[in-house]
Amino acid sequence: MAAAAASSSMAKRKQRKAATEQEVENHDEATVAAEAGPENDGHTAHAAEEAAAAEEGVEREGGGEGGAEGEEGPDAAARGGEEGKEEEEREVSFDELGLDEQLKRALRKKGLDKATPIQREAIPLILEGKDVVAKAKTGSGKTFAYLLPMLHELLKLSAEGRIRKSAPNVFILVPTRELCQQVHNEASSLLEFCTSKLKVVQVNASMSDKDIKVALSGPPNILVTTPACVASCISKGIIRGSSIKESLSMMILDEADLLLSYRCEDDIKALVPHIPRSCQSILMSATSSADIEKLTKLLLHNPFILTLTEVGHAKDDLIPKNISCDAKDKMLYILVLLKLELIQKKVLIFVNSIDSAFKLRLFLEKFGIRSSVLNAELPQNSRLHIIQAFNARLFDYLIATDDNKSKEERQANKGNKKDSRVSRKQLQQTLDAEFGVVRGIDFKNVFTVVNYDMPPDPAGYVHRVGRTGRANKTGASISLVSPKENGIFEDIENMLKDVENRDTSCISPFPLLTKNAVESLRYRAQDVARSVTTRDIKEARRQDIKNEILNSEKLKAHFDENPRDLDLLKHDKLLSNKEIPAHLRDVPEYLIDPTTKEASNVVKLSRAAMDIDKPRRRKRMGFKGGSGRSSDPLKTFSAEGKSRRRGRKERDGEQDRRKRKKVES
Ligand SMILES: Nc1ncnc2c1ncn2[C@@H]1O[C@H](COP(=O)(O)OP(=O)(O)OP(=O)(O)O)[C@@H](O)[C@H]1O
Repeated sequence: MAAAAASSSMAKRKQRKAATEQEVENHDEATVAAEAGPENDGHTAHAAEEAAAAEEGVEREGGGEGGAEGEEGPDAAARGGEEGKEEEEREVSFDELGLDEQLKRALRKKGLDKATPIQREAIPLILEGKDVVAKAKTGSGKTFAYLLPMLHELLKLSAEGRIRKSAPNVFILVPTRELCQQVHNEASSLLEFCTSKLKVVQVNASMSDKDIKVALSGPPNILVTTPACVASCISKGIIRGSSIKESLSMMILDEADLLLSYRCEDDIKALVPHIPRSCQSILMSATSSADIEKLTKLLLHNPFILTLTEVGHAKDDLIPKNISCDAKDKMLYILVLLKLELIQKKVLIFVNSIDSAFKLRLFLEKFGIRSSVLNAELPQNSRLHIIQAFNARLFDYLIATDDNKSKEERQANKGNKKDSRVSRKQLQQTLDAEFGVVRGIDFKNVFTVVNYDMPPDPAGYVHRVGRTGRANKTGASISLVSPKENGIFEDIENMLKDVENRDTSCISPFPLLTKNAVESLRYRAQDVARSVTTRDIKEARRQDIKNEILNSEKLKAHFDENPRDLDLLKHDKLLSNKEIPAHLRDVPEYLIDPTTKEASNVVKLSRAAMDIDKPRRRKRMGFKGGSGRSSDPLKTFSAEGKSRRRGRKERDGEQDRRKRKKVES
């Protein structure tokens, strides 16, 4: 059925859109119509459907011709529960989704055969040609949820010789350059067995116009870029608006919840008049926000809204933890966590400024703990390489300064951007807007995310914590909260309470840290912290950029040719050449209290049990392993039933009904 739906979706969509053109006056009305489901004829059924869906952890809204509206009334919900019981373990394979053989081969090569819930739900809808808004948790596999059906459709058009060639057929818009690269890599890897048939390129604002023109010559079938870059290509005539109108069949906005906060609204608006009405639009997002609504209204027609929420409570290891401490003691606390091995490696530590990152790196280094700093100041090649090296487990601790500006701050900046006399520095800041060091980046095998500084808003928290517990992996997050950060901490708690529908706190105190352990290292930590001067920080920061700039070009050329040589350049090199005194490098046994020793042993044992240090190939790729189903963001959604999932039969019936409705109308 999905295969059948797939067979002609892009063409069908064009006919369907043309047919509904008269009914649908404009985007806004279309969206309102889709969301006004309960007022339509299928009110009762729709309500029952929604109740069942809420139980299941999936919400479906709208979708035009029939959308998700069931026709069987409240019975559907009850039956869904019972039938579903038999099918709890039912998983949908990529075979069942009717995808192109060459794509399935690429998936098999990656060790993937089962779709994640968001993929299971979104792929058939996209193959049917619907506009889709898909909201699902970080790390749930959203990228393949849109790449697979999009590539399937293009391969089909290509086989039929129906590809239009005046401009790219698909735009994938993402907020940052890092994401351009990542999505481009993912798409290329899926095209491994059909490289000659489709071409995917990524362009971003760091490239010269000449390079962009070269990349776009052809033109490619799929363009991965940022809204700013595509708007600039149009205004410079590198891509002609009329060609877009002729060729564009699909537009995808990934990490849509971040796009507007990356000052992309005007750029997206500049693109809108060139998008043909027949273009299918997909919006992917990890969080819900007013921005998503705005984009939906701006770009989508009568969209199908798919919301996958996590079902049930997270396993213990995924319950976020916090440590309350004075701001001045944060270095001490992180030292205790790392040095006494109370948290599982690899660790991603978030701080709110580049100086704090280098201060922390220098501080930890004096205790023999090597780390690397990832920040927006570094050249892009270095940033990409740091992420690759960290993913490949070449070092265990990464200190990241994410883009921690709140939306308000960004918008204030945007005001500056409009000033007629823009200084070089402001221009640089404007360019920096495309640097999103970590948001949406698929870090592999990060076990612990530490919020050394709290993020500016709850959405920032969701994106940070979403860097762990990805792709069948378990994970933990720990926030160090100073009294000054209690406000944002409460906001985050309230957000989590809302998500989990709970009255009580969703973040529990980190259990493995004893007062004794903290006090045992207090004096050493204070001494060392005092010895890290502002001058040292400045020098370390300067040195690091210098090294990375030198490395950057070498990196690009070398790693393009030798992608396996990741450890050639070390990003966690010591910043100082002074030897580490023994009393700081090794914590004397007598200082560690028995409880802490035990806790540390538990962490080590669980590490050994998980076989982390000897990764098998499949594990290293991050596709298998991890703990149980409930801790896995790729599996913890039940799109088809909390008690048990509804039978496939019923869903097939539902799709048939939708198709029938379409035919009837
Ligand atoms: N069907 C699958 N089975 C197992 N792993 C998968 C599957 N699909 C994708 N993955 C892996 O899951 C990881 C997370 O996927 P992806 O980056 O698409 O998540 P996401 O939902 O976009 O997260 P974010 O919102 O943080 O960007 C990736 O490493 C990806 O390779």
